[in-house]
Amino acid sequence: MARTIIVSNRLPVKVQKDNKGELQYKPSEGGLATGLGSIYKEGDNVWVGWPGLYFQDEDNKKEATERLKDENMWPVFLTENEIKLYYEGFSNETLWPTFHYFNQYALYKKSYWLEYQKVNQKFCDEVVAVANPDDTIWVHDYQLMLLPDMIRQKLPDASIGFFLHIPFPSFEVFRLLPWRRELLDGVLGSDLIGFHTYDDMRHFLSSVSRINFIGNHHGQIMRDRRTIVVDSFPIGIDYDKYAASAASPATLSREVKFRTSLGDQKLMLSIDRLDYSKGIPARLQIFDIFLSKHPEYQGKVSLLMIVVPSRDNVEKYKHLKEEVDLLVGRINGKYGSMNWTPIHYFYRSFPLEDLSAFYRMADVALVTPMRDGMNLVCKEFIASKLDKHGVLILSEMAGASKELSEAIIVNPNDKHQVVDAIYEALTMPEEEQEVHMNYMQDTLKKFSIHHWVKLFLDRLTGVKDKQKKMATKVMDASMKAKLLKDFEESKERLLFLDYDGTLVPFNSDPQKAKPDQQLLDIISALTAMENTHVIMISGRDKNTLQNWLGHFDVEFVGEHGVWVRMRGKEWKTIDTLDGTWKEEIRPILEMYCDKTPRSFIEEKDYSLVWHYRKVETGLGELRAREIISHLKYLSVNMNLQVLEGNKVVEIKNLEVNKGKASSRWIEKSKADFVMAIGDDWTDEDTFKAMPKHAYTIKVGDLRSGARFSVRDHLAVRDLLEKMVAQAKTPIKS
Ligand SMILES: O=P(O)(O)OC[C@H]1O[C@H](O[C@H]2O[C@H](CO)[C@@H](O)[C@H](O)[C@H]2O)[C@H](O)[C@@H](O)[C@@H]1O
Ligand SMILES: O=c1ccn([C@@H]2O[C@H](COP(=O)(O)OP(=O)(O)O)[C@@H](O)[C@H]2O)c(=O)[nH]1
Ligand SMILES: [Mg+2]
Repeated sequence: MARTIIVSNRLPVKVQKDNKGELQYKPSEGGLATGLGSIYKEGDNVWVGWPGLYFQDEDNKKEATERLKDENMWPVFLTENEIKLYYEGFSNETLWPTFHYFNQYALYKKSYWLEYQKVNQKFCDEVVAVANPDDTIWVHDYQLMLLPDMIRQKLPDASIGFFLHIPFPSFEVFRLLPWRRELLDGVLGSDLIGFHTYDDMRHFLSSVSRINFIGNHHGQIMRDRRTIVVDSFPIGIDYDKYAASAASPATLSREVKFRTSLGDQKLMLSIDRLDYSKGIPARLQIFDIFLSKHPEYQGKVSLLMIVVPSRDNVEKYKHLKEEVDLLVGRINGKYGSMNWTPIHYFYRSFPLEDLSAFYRMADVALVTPMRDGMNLVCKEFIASKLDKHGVLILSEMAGASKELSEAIIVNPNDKHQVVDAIYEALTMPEEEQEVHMNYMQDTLKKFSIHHWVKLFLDRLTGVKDKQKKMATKVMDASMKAKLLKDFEESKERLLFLDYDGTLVPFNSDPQKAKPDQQLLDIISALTAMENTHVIMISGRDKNTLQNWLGHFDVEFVGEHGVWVRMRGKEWKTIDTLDGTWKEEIRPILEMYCDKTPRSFIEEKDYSLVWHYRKVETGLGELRAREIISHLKYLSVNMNLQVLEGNKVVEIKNLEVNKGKASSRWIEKSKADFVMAIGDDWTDEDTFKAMPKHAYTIKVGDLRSGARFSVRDHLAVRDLLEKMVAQAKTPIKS
C-alpha cells in the first residue's frame, strides 16, 4: 500500500540520556511536532528526522533505531558539527531570522551553507533508502528547502509535497540571502508547495518570478514541463484531543491544585518557545505599562508566562534569556507584594495535562509574536475553553490572525494598543466572550489537523494525476516515428509553422530574431520537396517575413491573418479591414509608453502592439493590466480585440486571427498530412482550425489545445530535419 513519508528536521520524539546514561524518549516541543504528531502513526506511514541527540556509540544507535522504528520513525543521525553548522547555523542563524523579518540578526556564512547542503543530501539518501516508488513524500520546513529537488534528481517521478511552517518573507527581504536562487530551486523540486497564509504564498511566487524568472498562472508554475501548484493551507490542531484533555480528570485535578496556590486573581497566559520572534520582552513591557496605567488591577491580575527552552546554543537566544530574566525580575520587584506576584514565570516545558489546566484557567491569552508562521498555542487555548469564557488577544503578525478574526487583533509594536486590548479583554462581558468563542471554535473544529492533512495530500494526488494526463502530450519517440512515417507516406502536405518561439528562441529585441543558417537550410530543404506547402503563420509584419524568408517557396500569414500570401500569388489582405481606429488607440498607448520606461509600440498595418519585454519585472505586467482595462469598453464599440501575449498587449480587428487565416488552406486542400506547430496563445486558434487527424504541436508549455508537445525550438528543428531526411520525396524541378 502506498504510504506517506513525512520528513522534517526533528522527529516528534526526542531521545535524551538520563544521569545513568540510559536513553529516554520524550515528545518534542514546537508546532510541527505537536501538529503532525497525531497523524503519522496512521497506516504504515513513516516519519524521517533527527532524533535530537548526538550518538557516539553504535550500540546506542542500534537501540534507538529499533525503538523508533517500532513507532514508525526513521532516525537520521547527525553529528555535533552538523548540528552546529546546519541546524544552529544555517537554519537558525541565517534562514530563521531572515524569514521572520529579523534580517539584521542573519549571518551569511559559507561554512553554514556548505553544511546545509551536505545535511540535506544526507536526508535525501535516507529518504531514498526508505521510500517505495508509489509512496508520497512530504517534506517539512525551512531546514530542508533543498531536499525536494535532491529527491527529484534521484526519483524523477516521485510525488513530493513541501510545506513551510514559518512565514515566507517579502521578496525585498528574501533577496538579501546570498543563496536565494538555490533555495528556491530546491523547493521547486516539489509538486505541491504549501504555506500557512495567502501572503506567504504570494511572497514566494513573487520571489520565484524575480529570482528564477518563472512566472505563474493562478499559483501554478511550469518547471521542466512539470506543473507545480502553490497554495495556502493553514495548519489546524487536533481539536478533539485538546477538548478531551481539557475535560480529563487529570487536568481538572491540576487546575484545583494550581488555583489553590495562585489565589483568585484574574489570569493572563502566555506560552512560547524562547524565541525573539515571539515578542516576549515587548509583552513584558506592555504588562508593565498596563499595571501602571491601571493601578486598580495591581493585585487583581497575574501573568502566567511559560517559556520553553529552545536553540539555547544560538547566541541570540542566549541573550534573549538574560533579557527576559531581567525584565521579569524588574517588574515583579516593582509591583509585587507579599500576597501577589505579578508574573509567574517558568522556563521549562510542561506535559499536556498541565498545559490544558493553564488554558482552562486563563481569562486572557496574550499571544503577541512579532512574527509567527501560524501559532498553535492560541488555537489550543480556544479548543480548551469548554465553558466558552475567555478572551484571545492575538498579534496580527501571526498566521493564525487570518483565521481567528474574532480575537482582539493587535499590532505588538503598538504597546498602548495592546494595553487597551488587555483592559478590553478583562472587562469584556461573558455573553460577548461566548459569541466570539463560538465562532472561533467552529472554525477550528472544521479546520482541524486531520482536515489539513487530508486537504494537502488529496491536493498532491490531484496535482500528480493532472501531471500524468499532461505527460501523454509529450511527443515521445514512438509518436515521432509515427509522424515521420505518416509524412513519408503522405501524398499532399500542409505544414503550418509559427516563427518566434517555435523556429527561433524568444528574443528581447524582435529584430534580432533573424533566421540563422541552420534554419535557412531547413526551410530551403522543406520547400524544395514536391507536394509540400510550408506556411509561415506569424504575428509579424509582412515586410519582415518577406525579407527574411521570401526567397523560398514559402507561403505566408502575416499579422496573425491580416495579410496572406499563397503559392504563386501576391500578398493579399482581408478586403473589409479598416485601420482608422489606430488614430484613436495610438495616443493611449503612447501615454503608457510615457509613464513606463523601456516600453515601446510596434505598428503594423492593421494592429498596434505595446511591448514590455524590457520593462522592470512587475511594472510591465501592472501596466498591461491597466491598458487592458482601459481599452475594455472602447474596443467593444470599435470592433477590436485586445490580446495579451508573451510580454505584449496586441490590439487588432476582431475578425483577424491565425485560425481563420489557416482555414483558407484547409478548405482548399486535399492534404492527407497536416501539421501545425506553435508556442503562443495566438497559435491556439490555428490548432482549433485544424482537422482531427492533424499533428498539432505546442512548443514549451503542456497547457494547450494541441495534441502533442515538444520542449523548445531545438526540438522543432530536430523534428523538421528528420522529416526532410526521411521523406525521400522528389525534389521540385
Ligand atoms: O525544532 P526546534 O528548533 O526546537 O523548533 C521547534 C519548531 O518551531 C517551528 O514551528 C513552526 O510551526 C508551527 C506549526 O506549523 C507554527 O505554528 C509556528 O508558527 C512555526 O514557528 C519550526 O517551524 C519547526 O520546524 C520547529 O521544529
Ligand atoms: O511546555 C510546552 C509548551 C508548549 N508546547 C507546545 O508547543 C507548540 C508551540 O507551537 P507554536 O505553533 O505555537 O509555535 P512554534 O514553537 O512552533 O514556533 C504548541 O503545540 C504547544 O502546545 C509543548 O509541547 N510543551
Ligand atoms: Mg510564436
